[in-house]
Amino acid sequence: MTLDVTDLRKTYPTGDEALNGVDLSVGGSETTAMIGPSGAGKSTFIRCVNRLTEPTGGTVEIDGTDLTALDDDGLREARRDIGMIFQEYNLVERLTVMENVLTGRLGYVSAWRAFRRSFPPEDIERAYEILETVGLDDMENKRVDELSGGQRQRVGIARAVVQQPKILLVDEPTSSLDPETSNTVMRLLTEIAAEREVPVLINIHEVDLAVEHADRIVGLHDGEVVFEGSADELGDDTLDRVYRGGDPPESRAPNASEGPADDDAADESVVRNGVVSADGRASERPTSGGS
Ligand SMILES: Nc1ncnc2c1ncn2[C@@H]1O[C@H](COP(=O)(O)OP(=O)(O)OP(=O)(O)O)[C@@H](O)[C@H]1O
Repeated sequence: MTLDVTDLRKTYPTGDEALNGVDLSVGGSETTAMIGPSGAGKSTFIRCVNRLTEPTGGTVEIDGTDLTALDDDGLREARRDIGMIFQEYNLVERLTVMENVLTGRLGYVSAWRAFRRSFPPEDIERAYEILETVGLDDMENKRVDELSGGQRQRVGIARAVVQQPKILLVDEPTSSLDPETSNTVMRLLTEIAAEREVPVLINIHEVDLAVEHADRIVGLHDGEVVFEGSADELGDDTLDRVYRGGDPPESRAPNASEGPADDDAADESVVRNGVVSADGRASERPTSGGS
């Protein structure tokens, strides 16, 4: 499938212009990481794609259907094709792993089945399969409030995958996780993309994780795409542009790199070795294949 976003705009009622005309296409079995400083508009973008937040302009097409033009019923149907994985997992704490995963099928069962949480056997079989894929087999009867952060995120991934979506949208999947678990979760997402031929779009703070795992990187700054390319093309100049704003490197004055082009953005962030993490955590840029 293909997601084509054209000239996407969002101005919140407060007047905050979060997206200023974003164009982006994702498709195939590609993993795309969206990076950018805090407030760049990454979460707004992902939420506008499935209209959890209503865009104020532009179009969001999935295989040619414009989601922004759909009524409530049409949108409900279209959302079955969009798997969403959240930063805070959004799980039901008192329910088991299996019950949480099966909520991914709610859009497919009748209202009375949904009410009784009664799912057809093929859904349950699929849920077991996916729990194995994410490494949570034998944990189906555990309550999710007994799980670690990494295990919870894997439940969130399983819930999105059991939905059999055509695209996965992932909002900051690693922000509450330690580095090793973050790597595991990112690897799992890229494997799911490749094996199930589902494009995955991930918002991520940590540049090094994006570089290591994503096929393509999109840099957002102040609601605009300022970089799009492979990890290899993401040099220090480009990272400056994404995290500090300012002109593209080729049009800069020779001494322009000495100071931040955007004081507000620079104040928010810690800069070390040209790499800034949006939440103020500096990170070393990995060397080839580094972790
Ligand atoms: N509900 C809201 N009401 C008003 N303004 C908002 C709302 N949500 C976000 N914004 C503003 O929109 C801009 C983009 O925010 P958004 O959360 O999309 O950025 P982000 O790149 O995801 O940031 P972070 O990495 O910190 O999550 C910011 O200026 C923010 O203050």
